[in-house]
Amino acid sequence: MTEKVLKPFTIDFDLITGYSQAKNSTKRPLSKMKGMYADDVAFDSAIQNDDPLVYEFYELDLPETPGNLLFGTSIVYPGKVGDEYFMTKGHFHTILDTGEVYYCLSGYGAMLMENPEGDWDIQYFSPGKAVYVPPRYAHRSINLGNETLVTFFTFRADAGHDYGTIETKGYRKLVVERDGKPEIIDNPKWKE
Ligand SMILES: O=P(O)(O)OC[C@H]1O[C@](O)(CO)[C@@H](O)[C@@H]1O
Ligand SMILES: [Fe+2]
Repeated sequence: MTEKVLKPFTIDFDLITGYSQAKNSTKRPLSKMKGMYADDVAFDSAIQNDDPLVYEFYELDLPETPGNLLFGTSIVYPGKVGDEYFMTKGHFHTILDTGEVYYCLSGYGAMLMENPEGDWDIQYFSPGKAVYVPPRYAHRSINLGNETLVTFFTFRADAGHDYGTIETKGYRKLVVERDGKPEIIDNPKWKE
């Protein structure tokens, strides 16, 4: 079977909102993140109230081959569940040995990372900063500000997403507001 030859193309992403006029985004309301925030009572009351949109992102339908790159914007809205900042689900790549680059277009936040060996790290996003997620690190974007956090990402197209590990074990650390400032604490729900 011969693979379809891709033609060059151009796509728009707004520098402030992250929105594209050319594509539809994938949206994740809070109800899609059951069990991921530490405070289950605050979670239940928020989804019963208005089930806020926590984040959205653009996925391109390029062939998932090693030579292609997937890219797009990730848009995390400001907000908290209890005292924990709005964040993405986070994932390992199915091909664990895959790195990814995120470039911040607007807003303020962080990328929280951990690898299966137990190392964890946090890097901060502000406009103009590029964060490198090395191979083997699960990654989750967190909005630590009052505005929308917009990043542009790219990674090899065959890498895949492994959500199961994070959904069952959780993250080792979480970021909460203490005295008006972000603080990194151990995740009480984390399972070895
Ligand atoms: O996969 P999550 O944690 O739900 O977050 C989605 C983001 O991660 C990506 O898969 C890139 O790593 C993007 O498609 C999107 O921005
Ligand atoms: Fe990723």
